[in-house]
Amino acid sequence: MRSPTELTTWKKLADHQQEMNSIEMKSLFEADPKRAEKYTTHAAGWTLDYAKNRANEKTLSLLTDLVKEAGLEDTIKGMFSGAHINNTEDRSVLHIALRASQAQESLMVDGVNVLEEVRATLKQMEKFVAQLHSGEWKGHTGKTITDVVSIGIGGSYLGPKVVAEALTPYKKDDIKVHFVANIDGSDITGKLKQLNPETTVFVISSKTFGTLETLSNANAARDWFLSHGGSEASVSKHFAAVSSNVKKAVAFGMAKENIFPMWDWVGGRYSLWSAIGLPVAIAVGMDNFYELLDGAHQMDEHFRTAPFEENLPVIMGALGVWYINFHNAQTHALIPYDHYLRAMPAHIQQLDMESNGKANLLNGDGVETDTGPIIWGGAGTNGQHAYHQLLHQGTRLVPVDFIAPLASHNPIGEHHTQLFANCLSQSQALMVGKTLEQAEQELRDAGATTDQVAKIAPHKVIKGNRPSNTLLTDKMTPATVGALIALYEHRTFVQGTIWGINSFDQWGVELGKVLGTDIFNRLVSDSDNSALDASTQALIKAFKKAQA
Ligand SMILES: O=P(O)(O)OC[C@H]1O[C@](O)(CO)[C@@H](O)[C@@H]1O
Repeated sequence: MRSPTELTTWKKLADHQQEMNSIEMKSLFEADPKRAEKYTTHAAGWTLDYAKNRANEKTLSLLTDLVKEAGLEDTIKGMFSGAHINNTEDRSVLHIALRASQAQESLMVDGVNVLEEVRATLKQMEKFVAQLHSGEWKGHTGKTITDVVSIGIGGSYLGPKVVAEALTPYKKDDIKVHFVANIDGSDITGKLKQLNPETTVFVISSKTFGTLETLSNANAARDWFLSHGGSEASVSKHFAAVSSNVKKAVAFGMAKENIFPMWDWVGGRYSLWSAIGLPVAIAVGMDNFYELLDGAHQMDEHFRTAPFEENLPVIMGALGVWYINFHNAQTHALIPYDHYLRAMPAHIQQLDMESNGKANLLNGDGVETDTGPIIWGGAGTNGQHAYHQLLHQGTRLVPVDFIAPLASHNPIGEHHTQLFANCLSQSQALMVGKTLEQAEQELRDAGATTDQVAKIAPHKVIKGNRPSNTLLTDKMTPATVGALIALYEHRTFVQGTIWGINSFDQWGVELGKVLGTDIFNRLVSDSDNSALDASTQALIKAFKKAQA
């Protein structure tokens, strides 16, 4: 396996970066009146404006060469045909199949038409969702269900939670959906306080049905149910599961027909499109869930078929590599100007950092470049009064994705126009900045003395030339939200392909889990801890002292 630094285009990009160092984005706009038009592309209800990047035609052409040389054409083919591209776990990577089942008849993987399994599961979900909303599903005392609590963590929690929140305007009124993830008892305790055990159904989402946090919370929910009038025999009326471990779910007390399957070809952080998305389907209805899948499928088809020069995930992925590896950008920010999308950066953070936070090439050799950046962000305009200061004047380069709908679900007063104006002004300010001369003039115009001008003006200088993408859509709908998340999934894959890493395993999280069990055992016993490091010993002692 080659290191990305061995690619011919990598070296060309390094040279080209030197040329681009002296060129300001502002001048690229001045030199080419058609720049915005040229650097705008569309797919699946989204428009990407990537004109405000430190890139000219040569940059983009080299980046296209880079993805080609890195073998993206083949890795895309591999993904869509079910090849075992997750090489360390010897698995296919088929979240794309979860959203293809309505548009495509078959996708044969290892001798099985996986789309048939997907369709059967969707039918099972349809039935469950309909029974809950129609009132046909009754709790153990004969009452209809008013609340569903999804218990899971990681990919079995965050994606569905973020999408359910993004689709708030589409939520059904009759059933409230809640999410619990943390092993911190405050999470589930706070939720249970609001609930009536007679009218609550718990959906336990765990691919393995072996995750500590999820099982602890599931057991707490079961204990609460049993101690509030429920019986062992009625557990099946109040608990369902999404898992590939049917045996364990049955042992918990679930009825087989209320266990929704998962497959090893769906990675946790890519699983919201499977039955892991059941809480979303309950919250917004099955029709909207199908639209979500369809939006994602449209983005899949764009990614699979569009020329790289017009391909949103490819352009965004390659530009990301340009900044990470050739401009030393350590982080990448996502700033949605949409209240309902405010938690999206956290989902993309999980998606991208669990996928590309890797230091080994596919063959196990160490990678010689930086890989996945720190993904972060939050809602605009709130962030403008917090971390945007660093974006504009800090010493670090932070490429930003601005994400905004053209129309609001809540068009009151001038709110949406103000919101949109702020979104545009941020990307503009990042690019154009403010020169010393402008700062001085501004101060003089405001009546400052010569001394004041000299003292204050340097602090007002904003260097500018900071890159951003802007993603626009008409409105946040199930389809456009689906397409947006699929766009980021594929962007992550594009970057993983360029670096030559496996974006679909997550071995790094295992050590912490093993040590967590070991330390838990030490906290609840009189074990000899002298072999541990002094810091951990002292911290264990502090905990034990507090419990005594
Ligand atoms: O669905 P499960 O098996 O409970 O796993 C939860 C999460 O834990 C992880 O394995 C990482 O700890 C994620 O990849 C996964 O989404």
